[in-house]
Amino acid sequence: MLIEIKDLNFKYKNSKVDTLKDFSFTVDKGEIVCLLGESGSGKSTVLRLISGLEEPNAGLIKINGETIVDDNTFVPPEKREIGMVFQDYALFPHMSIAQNILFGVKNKSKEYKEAKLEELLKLVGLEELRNRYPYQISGGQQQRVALARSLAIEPSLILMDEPFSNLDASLQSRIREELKSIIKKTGITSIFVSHDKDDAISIADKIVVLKDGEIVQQGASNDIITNPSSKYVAGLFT
Ligand SMILES: Nc1ncnc2c1ncn2[C@@H]1O[C@H](COP(=O)(O)OP(=O)(O)OP(=O)(O)O)[C@@H](O)[C@H]1O
Repeated sequence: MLIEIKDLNFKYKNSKVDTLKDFSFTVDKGEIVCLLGESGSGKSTVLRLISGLEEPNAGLIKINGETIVDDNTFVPPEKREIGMVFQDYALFPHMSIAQNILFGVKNKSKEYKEAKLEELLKLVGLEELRNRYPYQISGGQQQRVALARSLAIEPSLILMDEPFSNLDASLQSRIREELKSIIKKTGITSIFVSHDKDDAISIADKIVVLKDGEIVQQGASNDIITNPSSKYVAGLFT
């Protein structure tokens, strides 16, 4: 098991209600998990807790057997070796594609950077576009740059917040396939957040369904889709 999350409880300081309640799930190595739920259900908050941008009020997070959060532990975000892909990709507009990809590995040797850049450009199929700037490439290509940048630090886990929400609807199914195939090639474990069941169905191995900060159902994608036992999920999947 690569990630273990157990009984996480969290409340934003200025909030009256608990944002996450007794939240538990596990992710196996190489698995792609989708946190699926409506707006405000707490999906992004889970990513913020895993990446270390927020600290839970209670609960445990382990990555690769190492406790990164519990009552006595808080490993700071930069020590967690987690890659992030944000909703808007957050590429630096004044940097080329190559510079964007290498942003997180500035302190590595020249040889490492050269080899890493070639490997990642090849992986995401953007070798020809390395000298362009973000405004000179498409949304789908920008997403691949953001993914390559998150992989440059050789993380054990990548987190993606609504990776498809900025893309043209007509492109979405192709881009989903592309992203899934790139992630599966690397064998990296990933958790992505979506409010769109089609994203979840087409990419995830496992789906965790959230409602009001609680897990209402979780399991293998196929089981969740065909299992009408939860009223909420039944609604979500109609
Ligand atoms: N900084 C904050 N302070 C107080 N409350 C917050 C803060 N950020 C989020 N919340 C609240 O916490 C709840 C969960 O928010 P979160 O962003 O995790 O949901 P989400 O499922 O990711 O939603 P969306 O799909 O709209 O991004 C919401 O009710 C939201 O209003």
